[in-house]
Order: sequence, then C-alpha cells, then structure tokens
Amino acid sequence: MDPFPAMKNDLLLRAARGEKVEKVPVWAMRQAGRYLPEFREVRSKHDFFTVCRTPELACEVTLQPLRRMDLDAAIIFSDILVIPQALGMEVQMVPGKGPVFPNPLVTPDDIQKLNATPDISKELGYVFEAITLTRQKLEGKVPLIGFSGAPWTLMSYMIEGSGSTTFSKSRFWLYRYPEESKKLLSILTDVIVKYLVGQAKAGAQLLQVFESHGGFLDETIFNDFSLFYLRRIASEVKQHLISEDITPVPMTVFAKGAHYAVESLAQTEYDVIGLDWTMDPEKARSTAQKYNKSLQGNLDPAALYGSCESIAQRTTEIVRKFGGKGHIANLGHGMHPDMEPEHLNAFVEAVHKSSEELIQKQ
Ligand SMILES: Cc1c2[nH]c(c1CCC(=O)O)Cc1[nH]c(c(CCC(=O)O)c1C)Cc1[nH]c(c(CCC(=O)O)c1C)Cc1[nH]c(c(CCC(=O)O)c1C)C2
Repeated sequence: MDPFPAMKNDLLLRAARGEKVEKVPVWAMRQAGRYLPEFREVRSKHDFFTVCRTPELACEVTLQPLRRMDLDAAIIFSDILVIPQALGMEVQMVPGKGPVFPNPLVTPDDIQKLNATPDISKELGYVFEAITLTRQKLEGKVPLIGFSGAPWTLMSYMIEGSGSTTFSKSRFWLYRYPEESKKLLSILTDVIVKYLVGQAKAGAQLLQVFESHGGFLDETIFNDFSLFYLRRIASEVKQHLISEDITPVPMTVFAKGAHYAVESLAQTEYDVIGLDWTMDPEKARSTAQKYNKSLQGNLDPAALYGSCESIAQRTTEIVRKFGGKGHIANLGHGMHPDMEPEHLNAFVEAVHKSSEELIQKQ
C-alpha cells in the first residue's frame, strides 16, 4: 500500500512515461531559491546547509514556489554537493561566491582520504526525512522530484574546489590520471545509486541526475568518463528497486552542453532527456521518438528577463516544437537570483495555455 496521499496531478509522471496528457507539465530548475523573497527570508536566519539538513526547513522552501505558481512538480530542496560531504569533504557556501571546498582533491593519493563507502542512511538520512515529510505535506498536489549530481560533475567540484570557467584542474585528471579518475567516478557512482534508491524509497516520484558540467568534455572523453557512469546509475537504480519489489520511478538525465550525447543518452534506461536552451527541440524530438523517450526543456533562462508578453510568445513557440506529447517544460538551466517571480509565472501559464490548445487540436 502506498503510504502517501493520493495524487491529484500526475501530469509530470505521465509525460515522463510518454503517456497522453491534457496539458504539458511544467517546473523550473532552481524553482526554490534566492529569486523568492520568502526564500531569502528563511536564508537570512539559517545558513544554506542548515536548511538542507533540517527536514522542516527543506520542506518549507520546497513548497514555497508552489504557493505562488501553478507548477506541476516540486523538487526537494538540497544540493548536489551533499555527496562530497557524505564522503567526508568539507563544503562551505560562501555568499556571493557559491560552494567552496577548503581542502579539494589535489593528487590521486587524496582519494584514499575519502570515506568511500559511507553509511548512506546515516550521512544522508536527513534528505530522506525531508522527502518523506514533503510528500506528506504536498497532499498529492503534485509529484516530488529527487535528484543527485552525476559523477563527473561532482568529481569536478571535488578537484576544482569551487565552480570554474575552464575546469582545467579536473580535466587535467582525466588526461593525466585516467585510471585514478575512473576509480573516483566509480566510488561516486556506487554512492549515487544508493542515494537515489534511498530517495525513491523515501517517496521521491521521479529522479533527476544533473551532469551540469557535461559540456566541458569532448565526445570520446564524455563517453568514457560521463556516459558510462550515467548509464550504470539508471540501470542499477532501477534494478535495485525491482529487486525490492518497488516499481521503478522514472528518471531524467540532464547533461548540460553535451549536444553530441542526446542520441547515446536516449539509448540508456533514462526515461527523460533534459535539454539545455542551446539544443534544438525538433532535432532532439526525432531522436527521442526513435527510442521512446520523453524530453525536458528548454526555454533560455535569460528569456525570463524579457517582458511577460515576450515570455509567452517564446514559450508558445517552444511548446509547439516539442509537440505536446512526451514533453516536460522547463528552463534550459536554473533560475537566477535576480529574476522576477512574476516572470516565471508567465512561463508557467504560457506552457499550460499553449499546450492545452495544441493538444486539443491534435
Ligand atoms: C538555492 C540554491 C541551491 N544551491 C545553491 C543555492 C544558492 C545558495 C544560497 O541560497 O545561498 C548553491 C549552489 N550549489 C551549486 C551552485 C553552482 C556553483 C557554480 O558552479 O558556480 C550554487 C550557487 C552547485 C549545484 N547545485 C545544483 C547543481 C545542479 C544544477 C545546476 O546545474 O544548476 C549544481 C551545479 C543542484 C541544486 N541546488 C539547489 C537545488 C534545489 C532545488 C531547486 O531546483 O529548486 C538544486 C536542484 C539549491
């Protein structure tokens, strides 16, 4: 028996599985965040990782955007960098700078210092508790998304020690220490699989894997150091759930910038391929159809700086290009802190209105 309230809106889950929908579901990456005054209010009292680690606070900020807008999904408030923390690395969130690792990995010997096989429920149980609490509080209003960073993206932060424009230190590892890099990626993959299985068991109804730094790799390097592990994650998460008699939840992969990889990702066990705003929806759609996959995306986040009219116009165009079926509307990357909530709302409304019209005509 499902211990959670019955779903009132399952558009996201139907679209992820390529089923019929009456309108296209929509959510936004970083929909909980600093562009919302009510989020800044919470952050003025609690530091970033305290919000992540306190289920009541994480639940509260997860629900904030849903009180303002007719979004079709919630995404649990957390960060991809909770995994390096679980492996024993310190991560600080520095205002105006973002995440900083005071002691990044410098040479492959540093891999020995990691706690490579952490007790996931002990180290990350707070995320599972936040998910269960949020599923209860959502009362079936919309599905709850869980997520993780992908191995390469996490490895790049662990080596760079922060964001970077070149990722030269972590890319150095791929070419200079390929075997040790693979060892690290495999440690991360094993942890990510357990973490995502735990999220599904706690109540997450769709799991998204963020390969935010995919586009820094060329195709052959991507295949060996990213795709290989992404593929393992989808297949192992689903196998684990099946072996415990749990119906596997749909999974989305978002490999930002990896244009060359849309087809190879469509050949994995992910159900949904996320597109950034520089990718062509029509081209991706013909690829996705071959493999029965759904797509997510891909309005340029910067389009939200335009007027509400221009947002509606651009959104209608994008919805038409994706064709209504097997589409989850989203931005091509996350919200920025200086965006206006009303402009995100214009996007949400335009997705619903234009897709309802499009689907009715079909
Ligand atoms: C709101 C927020 C988050 N993380 C950070 C912030 C801002 C910091 C603050 O409030 O002080 C720091 C925070 N955490 C990170 C960054 C990026 C740093 C950089 O590389 O420049 C920042 C500013 C690292 C991070 N964190 C995340 C990614 C993957 C998505 C992406 O590519 O943007 C990445 C790369 C995932 C993430 N991060 C977050 C979510 C919450 C759920 C939602 O979408 O509403 C999610 C899914 C939340």
